[in-house]
Amino acid sequence: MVERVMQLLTVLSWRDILDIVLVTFIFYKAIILIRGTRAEQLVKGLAVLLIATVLSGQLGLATFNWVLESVMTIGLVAIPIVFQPELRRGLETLGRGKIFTRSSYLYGEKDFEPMLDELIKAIQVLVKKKLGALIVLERETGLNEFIETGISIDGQISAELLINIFLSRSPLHDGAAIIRGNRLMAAGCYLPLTENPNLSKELGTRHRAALGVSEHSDAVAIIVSEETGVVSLTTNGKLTRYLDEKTLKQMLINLCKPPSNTLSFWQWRSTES
Ligand SMILES: Nc1ncnc2c1ncn2[C@@H]1O[C@H](COP(=O)(O)OP(=O)(O)OP(=O)(O)O)[C@@H](O)[C@H]1O
Repeated sequence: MVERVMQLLTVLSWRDILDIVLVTFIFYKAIILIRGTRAEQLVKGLAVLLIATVLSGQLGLATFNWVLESVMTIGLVAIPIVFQPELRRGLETLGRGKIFTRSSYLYGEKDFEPMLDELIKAIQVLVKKKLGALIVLERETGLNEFIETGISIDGQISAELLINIFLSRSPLHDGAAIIRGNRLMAAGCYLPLTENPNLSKELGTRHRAALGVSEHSDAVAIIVSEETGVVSLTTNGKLTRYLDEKTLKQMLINLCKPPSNTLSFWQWRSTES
């Protein structure tokens, strides 16, 4: 066995090795991207179909093989339609060069800390009062299509502003509040609901909307459950629940904090013009 491996290594050129490394890297990144999302089920289903097709071909089961091949063809045509959000997210990740890095430059370093402090303060109060809330932080994918579904605010973030929005007598408490940089752009926004079948039945539409927006974009969404006061976060189509203040803060720093001396995208745009 070892001998055969050594033999194989001697006939491999650097091109073959590069080829193998690249394919492994792409598969690894694809697995990371789809893990925990509804695309994971699809890939497992496709793998089963593929194995069954190959086996039926080798065993000479002509009709069964023909049926499987037809199903595979129809399935491959249907995938881009059904999985349009995931494909869009994947291509956007590629376009932003985020295959290698995951930081976001939307927030200027100077704006980020005060915004985060106010946000965390608001969440503490929302949890204590068991006020349901859904707060979305825009990163590099523009969220205008969702901002436009709500009521425009465009105000500086403060804990008081956020808390007031989610008070149950507020007309804006239904739907999501969307933050861009250090500004609250809109509240009462309607977000797409995820169709992830793996989501626990105890989670309702607030959590589904948070997952939905994180599947359609690179945004980060924070949920405060009205029923339990549990704080959760979604990013890249994945939900993390039961967050305490410290963990939530650290996750937001990891996901949104810009490197030192970075101008926010909006500041950068104004220096350009
Ligand atoms: N598509 C949507 N976009 C934004 N917000 C939504 C959307 N659908 C529902 N919501 C919000 O979720 C609220 C309903 O939450 P629901 O109780 O169904 O969800 P949940 O995930 O169980 O949350 P909770 O734990 O707070 O009860 C609505 O009042 C509304 O504010």
